[in-house]
Parts: sequence; structure tokens; C-alpha cells
Amino acid sequence: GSQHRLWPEIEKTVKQQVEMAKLGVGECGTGWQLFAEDGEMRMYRREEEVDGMVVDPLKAVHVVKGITGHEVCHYFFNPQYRYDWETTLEQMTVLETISEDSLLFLQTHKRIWPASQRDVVFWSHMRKLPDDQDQDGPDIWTVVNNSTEDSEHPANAGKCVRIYLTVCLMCQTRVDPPKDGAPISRDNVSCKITYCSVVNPGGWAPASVLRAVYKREYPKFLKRFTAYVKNQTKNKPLMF
Ligand SMILES: CCCCCc1ccc(-c2ccc(S(=O)(=O)CCO)cc2)cc1/C=C\c1ccccn1
Repeated sequence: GSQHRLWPEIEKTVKQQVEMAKLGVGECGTGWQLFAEDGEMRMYRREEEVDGMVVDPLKAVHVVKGITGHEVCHYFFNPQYRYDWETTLEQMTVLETISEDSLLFLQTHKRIWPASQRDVVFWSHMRKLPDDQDQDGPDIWTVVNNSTEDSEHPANAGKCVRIYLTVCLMCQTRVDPPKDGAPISRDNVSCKITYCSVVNPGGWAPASVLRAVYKREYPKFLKRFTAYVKNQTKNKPLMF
């Protein structure tokens, strides 16, 4: 809860990340280049390096019919579903339950040749926010994942190179009520998903390898994840 040592950082980072996610790819200046398209999904990246390491920020926008922002965040945040949709995940451990909407994770991801295997420690927070651009519309739901230190799991102590990431999944639900006053069904809802991520790969990895991994893995991840949510929710009542 709000007494936890990470709470001030969680509050600050969530607000900052949601504001960034709301910025369209046009508004936040030049530099965003479209690198993948599939139906309603558009993926952009900026080519950035920090100390000679590729840390290309990524922003993906996708519109998916038949699911809500609460549902998308529910399946993204809760650990019990993660092995179903996160294909590069080798090991996931919940290190701490900070509160019912905040968890501390340790994840190791499958090694991607020729780079060495990576692991990451991050807090994950799920939150509902009023949509200030659409007062009487449904709320925005978001999950923010942000790397943090954990004294029990120091970086680079084992076989894995520690990576650092900030991820924001922001979801805006749209309801188009049926003309005849019938109850809202899945045919009347869609979700605009904005996924932003910055991953610092930690130790050295060839820029060409990293960019190839991201180009291949991000579109696959977002398509697989959204298909998973549609499949999990299709026969369940709507979650707003
Ligand atoms: C040399 C290879 C270095 C990259 C290895 C790697 C590190 C981290 C991550 C990763 C990606 C998404 C998250 S999350 O959005 O928070 C969801 C929770 O799992 C957390 C971690 C992945 C991958 C490896 C592959 C890869 C890269 C993009 C997209 C998908 N897979």
C-alpha cells in the first residue's frame, strides 16, 4: 500500500508514463519511425543509444474489438496468465506482493543467440484513471512495469545479464451502444491499446542483434497477447 518504500516511485512513474503514452507519435516530435504494421496495429521506434548500447524506445498502438481496457490490463498484470502469452519467458517469480495492485517480479528470459541470457527485476502496478479527454467515457486502465533493485537478487550475480526496462500498457475502452437500447455486448466495445517500452539490455549486445530481436519479437508479442485476451474473454461477462 501507500506506506511501502516503492510507493512514491510507483506514483511518480505511473503518472509520467501515462502522460507519455497519451502523446501521439506525431506530437512527441520527430524521430518516431513506423517499423511494423498489421491490421490495426502500428509499431514505432526511435533509434537511441546509451553508452553505445541500443535502448530504442518503442511505442505501439493497436485497436482490438470485443475486449475492454480492464480486461487487457487484468491479463497483462496477473502472473497466473503470463506463461500463456509471454513466449520468451523462461522463469517468473513474484518476489513481493506490495499491494493487491502492485507486485515485484523477477523474470529470466530465454537466451537469444549470440547474446547471453537476460533477467530483470521490476515492480508492476495496475491502475484505473479517469480519462480527462473523455469525462463521461469509460476510465483508462494502465499497467506500468519498471525495473528496480532487490537486495536478495543483485544484478549480474548469476549467469544472467540484468536488463533495465520501463513499460507502460495504457488502455482506452470505447463503447458504441446498440441503437435499439439492447444491453452492451462485446460487439459494442473496442479497446485502444498503447504499449510503450524502453529496454536497456544491460551488458553489451550487438546493436544488429538487439534491433533484430525487437523487430521480430514486439509485433509477435502484441499480436499473441491481444489474441490471448480475446480468447480468454469471449464467453465471459464484460469487465469495465
Ligand atoms: C539480447 C536480447 C535482450 C532482450 C531479452 C528480453 C528482455 C526483456 C524482455 C521483456 C519484454 C517485455 C516485458 S513486459 O512488457 O514487461 C511483460 C512482462 O513480461 C518484460 C521483459 C524480453 C526479452 C526478449 C525478447 C523480447 C523482446 C521484445 C519483446 C518481447 N520479447
